[in-house]
Amino acid sequence: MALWILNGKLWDESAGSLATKHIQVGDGVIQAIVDGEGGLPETAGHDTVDAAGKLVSAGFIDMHVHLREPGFEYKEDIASGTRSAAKGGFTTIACMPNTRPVADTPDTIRYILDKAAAEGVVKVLPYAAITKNELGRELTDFAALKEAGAIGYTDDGVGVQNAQMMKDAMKLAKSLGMPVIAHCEDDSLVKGAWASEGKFAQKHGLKGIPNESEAIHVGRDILLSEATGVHYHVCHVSTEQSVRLIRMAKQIGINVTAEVCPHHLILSDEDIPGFDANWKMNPPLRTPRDVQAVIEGLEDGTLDMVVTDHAPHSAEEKARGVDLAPFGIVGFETAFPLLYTKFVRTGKWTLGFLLKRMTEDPARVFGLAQGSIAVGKPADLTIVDLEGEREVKPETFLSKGTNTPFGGWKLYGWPVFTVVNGNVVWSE
Ligand SMILES: NC(=O)N[C@@H](CC(=O)O)C(=O)O
Ligand SMILES: [Zn+2]
Ligand SMILES: [Zn+2]
Repeated sequence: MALWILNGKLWDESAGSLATKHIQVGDGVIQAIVDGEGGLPETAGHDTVDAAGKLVSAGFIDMHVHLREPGFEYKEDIASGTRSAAKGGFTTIACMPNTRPVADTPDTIRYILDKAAAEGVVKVLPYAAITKNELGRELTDFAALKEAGAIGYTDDGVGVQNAQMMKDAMKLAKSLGMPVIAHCEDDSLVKGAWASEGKFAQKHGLKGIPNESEAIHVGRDILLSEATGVHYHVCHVSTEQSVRLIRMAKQIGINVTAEVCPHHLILSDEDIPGFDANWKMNPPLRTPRDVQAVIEGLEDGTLDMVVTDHAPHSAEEKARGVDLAPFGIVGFETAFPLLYTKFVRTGKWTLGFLLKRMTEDPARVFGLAQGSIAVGKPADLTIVDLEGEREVKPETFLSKGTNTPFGGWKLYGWPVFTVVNGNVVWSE
């Protein structure tokens, strides 16, 4: 039996507008795409869903998320995290290895993949750690981790402090045809601060996190990527300086790609209302000038994709006060509505541009088969209501985490129906 998604609006890049189509999915793939002008197709004997008036997109792809399993199931687990992703319209997510234990052995990678197959509802691609326990002292077994199913190496949560360690990692990754994904942060430039060096820190007499703590690693790693030829991918870019370095590196053909988070595109340090840990994340919210630079970076392709860096923490942890609370905010269930409302409804971006940065571009960069709507492609689809305005209510999230600065925001562009491999995994 197939599933027909009828009357949906698909983005037509050549026309630069939406066009009504009917889509048939079955056996895990897209089987037919029929023009909406010619009336309804024959659907007898098949399931149907009416997507009239709604957007149908390839399922969103999020290459930077924290599912917290194994070890931190009180923050999130694979069952809750993948449901939260599905509700946000994401059908493929790549999870970070800063779990307990850290995903630094083939056993842990296999554990994550097995759990995702048994309890997850979207596609889960695990990253493995660069160094054992993410301590920066000893490389993990890259070949064995690849064999177990890891899709790249990263010590996300911390920067790799030692340049020789990073270079060795890149050489090894290159020899295996695998990417290195970097959380860029030089510890010698960050000491006990949680806000960036900007007006908020000044106003409150706080020590700030300087932009260079990120950009120094970006610059260093670009040079190491040039030296080793590895595919180097920069996590959660937040500063003007990093954008500038990545733009230069791309211009001379260095194999670098990068991602940016919705919160760094929408919020600056000047929006922080006070000492509230829901505004504490790493990298921190930067200055309005940095926000402008990452927007321009995404627009000109210096930054390849949007990721959420979905980072759930418990309410108890976030209530400890800003100094003691962990860094991170949840992202799945607000990402698309935020970007759609802020950039597409305002006319700054086309809908096609935003969709590309959340589907085709991550698929291109990481060599994934999904990410576009075409016959024969995996049937990973998202239906989105572009018209109804709703308020962000963290207490209704499917994530265990409610740690978001966006509670109470009124947004458009809510995903209402999500399909993975032709199976409905979330529906309102
Ligand atoms: N982004 C965050 O603020 N936190 C992440 C770690 C990370 O992405 O660096 C987390 O694991 O909580
Ligand atoms: Zn990080
Ligand atoms: Zn992260």
